[in-house]
Amino acid sequence: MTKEEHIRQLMSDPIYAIMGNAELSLGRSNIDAARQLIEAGVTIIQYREKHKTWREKYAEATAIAKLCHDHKVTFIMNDSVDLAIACGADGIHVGQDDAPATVVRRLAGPDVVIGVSTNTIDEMKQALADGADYVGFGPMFPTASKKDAHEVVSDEAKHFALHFSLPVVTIGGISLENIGSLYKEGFRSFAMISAIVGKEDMTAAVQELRNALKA
Ligand SMILES: Cc1ncc(COP(=O)(O)OP(=O)(O)O)c(N)n1
Ligand SMILES: Cc1ncsc1CCOP(=O)(O)O
Ligand SMILES: [Mg+2]
Repeated sequence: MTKEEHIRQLMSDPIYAIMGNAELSLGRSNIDAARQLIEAGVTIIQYREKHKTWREKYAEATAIAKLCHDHKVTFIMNDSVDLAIACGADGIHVGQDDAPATVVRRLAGPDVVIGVSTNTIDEMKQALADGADYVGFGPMFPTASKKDAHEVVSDEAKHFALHFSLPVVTIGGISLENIGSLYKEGFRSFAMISAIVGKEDMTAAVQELRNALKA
C-alpha cells in the first residue's frame, strides 16, 4: 500500500489499536496480540513496546510488519525511527520528547506516515509545520495506561482539533462507555490500549466499539 492509501485507511477506519507492553495486554505477546487484532478486523496497529531490547523489538516488529502487510493493515512504530525503518513499518508515531517530525522525515523519507502526539494548539500547529501526516491528540480522558500522560486536553484545544487540517487521532482513556460522546462532538478516529488489548476477547471489544459508533 502507498502512503496515501495508509492515510486514507487511517481516516476511514475509526479504530486505531495500540499494542502496549504485556502488562497492558493481559500478558499476551505482541505477536499474538497482532494476530488477534488482525483477526478482529483492526486495520491500524501501533507497536508500542517500552520494555524489550532493540533486538527483541526488531524481531517482533519485523514479524508483525509482515503480518500487517499480508493483510493490508497499516503498521505504525512508536517512538523509534531506526526500528521503524529496520522493520519496514508503514509509519512512525513520535511524541514531544522523541525525534521531531522534520528529522523523522529526513531519516525515513517521503513514503512513511508520520504521526505526532499533541496536547495543545501550539503542538498541533508545530506538527503541521514540521510535515506530520496526522496528530495524536489527548488525553481525552484520564488514563492509567501512560504514567507520564499530560492533563486532559482543554476545551479550546478540542475546538481547534475539530477544525484542524490534519487527521486527528484522539487518544487517552477512550472506552466503550465514552467513545460515543467523542463521536458526537465530531471526532472520528480513536486510538486505544486498554479498551482493546486490555480485553480478553478483542474481537468482541472491537465489534462493540464499532457498534457504539453506529448507535
Ligand atoms: C496515536 C497516538 N497518539 C499519541 C501517542 C502518545 O505518544 P507519546 O507521547 O510519544 O507517548 P508514548 O506512547 O511513547 O508513551 C501514541 N503513542 N499514539
Ligand atoms: C499512549 C498514550 N498517550 C496519551 S494517553 C495514552 C494512553 C492510552 O491508553 P488507554 O487507551 O488505555 O487510555
Ligand atoms: Mg513516544
